[in-house]
Amino acid sequence: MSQKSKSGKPSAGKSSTGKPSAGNRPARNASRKPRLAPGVAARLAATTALMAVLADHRALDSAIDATDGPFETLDPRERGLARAILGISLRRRGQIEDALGRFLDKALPRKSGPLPAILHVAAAQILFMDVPDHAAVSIAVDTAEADRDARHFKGLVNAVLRRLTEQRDAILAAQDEVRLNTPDWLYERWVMDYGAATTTAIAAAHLLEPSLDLSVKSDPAGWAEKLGGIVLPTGSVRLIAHGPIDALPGFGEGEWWVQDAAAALPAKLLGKVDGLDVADLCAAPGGKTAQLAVAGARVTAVDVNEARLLRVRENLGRLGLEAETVAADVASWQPDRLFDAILLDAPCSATGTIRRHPDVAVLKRPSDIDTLAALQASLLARAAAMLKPGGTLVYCTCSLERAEGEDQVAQALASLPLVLEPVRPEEVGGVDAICRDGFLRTLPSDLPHAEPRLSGLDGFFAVRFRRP
Ligand SMILES: C[S@@+](CC[C@H](N)C(=O)[O-])C[C@H]1O[C@@H](n2cnc3c(N)ncnc32)[C@H](O)[C@@H]1O
Repeated sequence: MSQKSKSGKPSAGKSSTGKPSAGNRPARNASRKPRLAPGVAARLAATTALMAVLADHRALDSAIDATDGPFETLDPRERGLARAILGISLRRRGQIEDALGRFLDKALPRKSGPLPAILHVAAAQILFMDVPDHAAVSIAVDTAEADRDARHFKGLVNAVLRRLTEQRDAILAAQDEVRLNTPDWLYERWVMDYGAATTTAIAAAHLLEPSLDLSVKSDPAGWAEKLGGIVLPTGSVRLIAHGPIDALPGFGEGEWWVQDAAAALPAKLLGKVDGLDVADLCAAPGGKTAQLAVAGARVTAVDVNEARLLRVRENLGRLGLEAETVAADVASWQPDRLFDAILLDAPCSATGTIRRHPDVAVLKRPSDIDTLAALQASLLARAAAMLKPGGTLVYCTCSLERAEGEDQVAQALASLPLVLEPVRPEEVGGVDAICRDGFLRTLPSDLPHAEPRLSGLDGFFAVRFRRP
């Protein structure tokens, strides 16, 4: 993918999902400012949230949603701008650090408060957003001034950012965007698993703002027309994301829910579920529960996280759908019966969702994959034990890692009373490319479209087993 000098306008991100935890650390003294110049509040919020992700290793959604955090007081426009800045800051983190590093002879002092985040947020705007350079620079200087540690470095902020504006085009032309923005350990894993060309395509897809995908209760063509979107071969409706989701037609009436087109596929692999007793294990926030309920299943949705389970109930309520919800750890849950069918959407590294959650690339470590793979194997064994003879079990993860996908299958077939029921392309909209070796394996580079904002899929793995 070629690099332009500026990569498009900021756009408001999707509404986030996670619930806040305490401890969002605002850039100091920020709250004491009686009135902020236009645009400063959004940058301050972006700076604070970026620190929470990069320095404190918090998930971006939780940093944004913190009720005591700086996003709380932003008006919708500022909120959209702050989210857009954060999205670019994380999506293009490698390029931004490389660019800033060209003007910093040594590491920034430890006692400089939010200085690294202030520089990063400003560089994101200068390099990739349609923000006037002078505004990005002067707001960064003001933000530094407002912090008692960072204020000693406002001269440096000014000098570095001015040089960045002067040398922007040359720097961008010299950078390998795909390589720089992908952590080494992920890049190397993907080259091993998918080859160099596919890895480049995956990493390039991560640089694009994802589309807004909807699962509709019925009439995808009608909803695509009403919402100005397209119908994908897999049945989801796809739009270019803009504005608040709850303002779109059909949201209030519960006609659709937000769900990546790849995430909508595993539930379909259970086939006809009308009237069946189906367990949706690891169900929150309930996208797949809703699919199963719409298809007529009697669904038991199980999740260990009570707060997230509440969101399943809220989502089902809005959609006018029903399911039994159970707060339990699947590892120890003892249902009073065996199920006709089971969907296990196991907790995973979520490396397949980096397009939508660029913080995943920052927060995950190789050791997470090993820990999660062990957990997935134990949950899969529990799920197999809850299945009726003749019943169907679909296991899925939103991960690109084989350890959380293909490798689990080999282990399950060797140790559990399960046989493989290969997935056929006609079950997933006839898209051969996403049906690999009898598994569902989607990649962020799949489903290309002439309009890049309508391209791509989350990286998902799904396999179907039957209990003989
Ligand atoms: C990938 S998300 C599920 C997404 C959901 N299936 C959907 O389609 O909306 C994984 C979920 O697993 C839950 N979880 C993690 N470990 C669990 C466990 N041991 N037992 C039950 N739920 C668990 C998490 O709380 C989280 O909600």
